[in-house]
Amino acid sequence: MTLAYVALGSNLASPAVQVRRALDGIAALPATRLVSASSLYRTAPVGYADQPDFVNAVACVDTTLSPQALLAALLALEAEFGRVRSFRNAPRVLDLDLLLYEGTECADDALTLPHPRMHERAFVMVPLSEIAPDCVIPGHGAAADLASALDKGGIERLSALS
Ligand SMILES: Nc1ncnc2c1ncn2[C@@H]1O[C@H](COP(=O)(O)OP(=O)(O)OP(=O)(O)O)[C@@H](O)[C@H]1O
Ligand SMILES: Nc1nc2c(c(=O)[nH]1)N=C(CO)CN2
Repeated sequence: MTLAYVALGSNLASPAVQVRRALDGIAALPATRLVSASSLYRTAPVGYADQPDFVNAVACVDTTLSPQALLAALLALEAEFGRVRSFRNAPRVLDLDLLLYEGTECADDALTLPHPRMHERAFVMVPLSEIAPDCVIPGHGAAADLASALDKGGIERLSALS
């Protein structure tokens, strides 16, 4: 079994509901156990500002799926939720990014690990450091150290999941 971390984001169609349902979907993936999930956070949009606030969270899973199979399962879950791809950073019902897959670094267009932009995104690093403060992002450092150095304006913790 391998630990992996998944970022969840939504800013359409009741985002908090979408993120909670997506966590149920991740828990139901084959050969995969949901180990923990962060609180939900309301976050101001980054990159393309003229869109609704997001709800973001991070989940930790234990899986025997390969990194490629896990990403394929996550992309299938996005499609089930009605994700339509339009332009980069566009509003979305559900975005699932594979952040880290323990022991794996790769740089294909189809799958780059660690996720190349995760360390600079407070909407990822704040929930990740809540559930895994000591987790190291290869080439960048520990989640808690990275999160503490980022601007956390526009990020509000909504609720713990349990
Ligand atoms: N670690 C990864 N996690 C998720 N997708 C990845 C990863 N590495 C590469 N990709 C590829 O990126 C493609 C586009 O992903 P997506 O549409 O979610 O990007 P985005 O959410 O708009 O932007 P960003 O990647 O900056 O979050 C996916 O089809 C996938 O094949
Ligand atoms: N707050 C916030 N901003 C974003 C997000 C996101 O999940 N949350 N996702 C993006 C593309 O992946 C671009 N901008």
